[in-house]
Amino acid sequence: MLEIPIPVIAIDGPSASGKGTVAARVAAALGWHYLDSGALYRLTALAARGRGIALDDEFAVSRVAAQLDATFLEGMILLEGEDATELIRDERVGEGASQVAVLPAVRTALLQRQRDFAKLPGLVADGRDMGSVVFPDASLKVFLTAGAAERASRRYKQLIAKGESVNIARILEDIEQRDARDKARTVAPLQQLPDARLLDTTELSIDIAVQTVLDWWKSASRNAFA
Ligand SMILES: Nc1ncnc2c1ncn2[C@@H]1O[C@H](COP(=O)(O)OP(=O)(O)O)[C@@H](O)[C@H]1O
Ligand SMILES: Nc1ccn([C@H]2C[C@H](O)[C@@H](COP(=O)(O)OP(=O)(O)O)O2)c(=O)n1
Repeated sequence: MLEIPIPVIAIDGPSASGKGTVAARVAAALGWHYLDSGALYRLTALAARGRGIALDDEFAVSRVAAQLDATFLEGMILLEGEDATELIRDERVGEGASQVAVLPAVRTALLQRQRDFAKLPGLVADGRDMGSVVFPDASLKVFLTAGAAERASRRYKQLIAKGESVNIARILEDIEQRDARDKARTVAPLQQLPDARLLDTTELSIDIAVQTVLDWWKSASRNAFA
């Protein structure tokens, strides 16, 4: 039987660069599915902590990842049937996600689950290794970034809007620490691939960033089917 290829747009980049915002909007504009791969690492960290498992216990955390009872519903994320949408955005959960993400067995346990999101008419996926490991044949790969100070300021505004009391210097420190860990790990490190297009949003609005990805997709698909 002839298999219809499923188009994938892979958007990778560092913390608070705007990947999730841009990826979700691009998916909505195209009418495609959306994968927030970081949410799976966040849910794994949250579930492991909830069971009192140390985040560097590779065997135990990978079992949690393999058995993760997570549901993605129209912008809502459930963990074991409970709404975890807001909880997983906590900065401590992000830090925990970055810790479990260095464990190769955890990454392997989550691999197929991420690939299962690829369904017609297409998928926009954001994370750190979408273009390198999870969807190496993606039709379009984007490395979306912004300067660390701008990213800290975006995260600061996001957390303040949620009513959290936060310190911008601390956020910048956390972002730099997370960047360093995500780039230095041996398995699936954060990197700009040679075949990924660079989108530096430091001085771009969200609308322009979204439009740029849509324009790149238009020309990539035109070339692919020409
Ligand atoms: N180009 C941009 N200009 C200004 N703010 C942005 C831009 N892109 C994203 N943001 C804001 O930055 C914050 C972090 O974006 P988010 O999508 O959560 O980043 P990531 O998924 O990379 O961690 C959000 O509040 C978002 O609205
Ligand atoms: N594909 C992915 C997605 C996230 N991770 C890890 C690394 C990140 O620090 C954490 C959290 O990712 P997430 O994208 O939710 O975090 P940010 O919103 O970018 O701060 O998970 C990963 O290793 N691989």
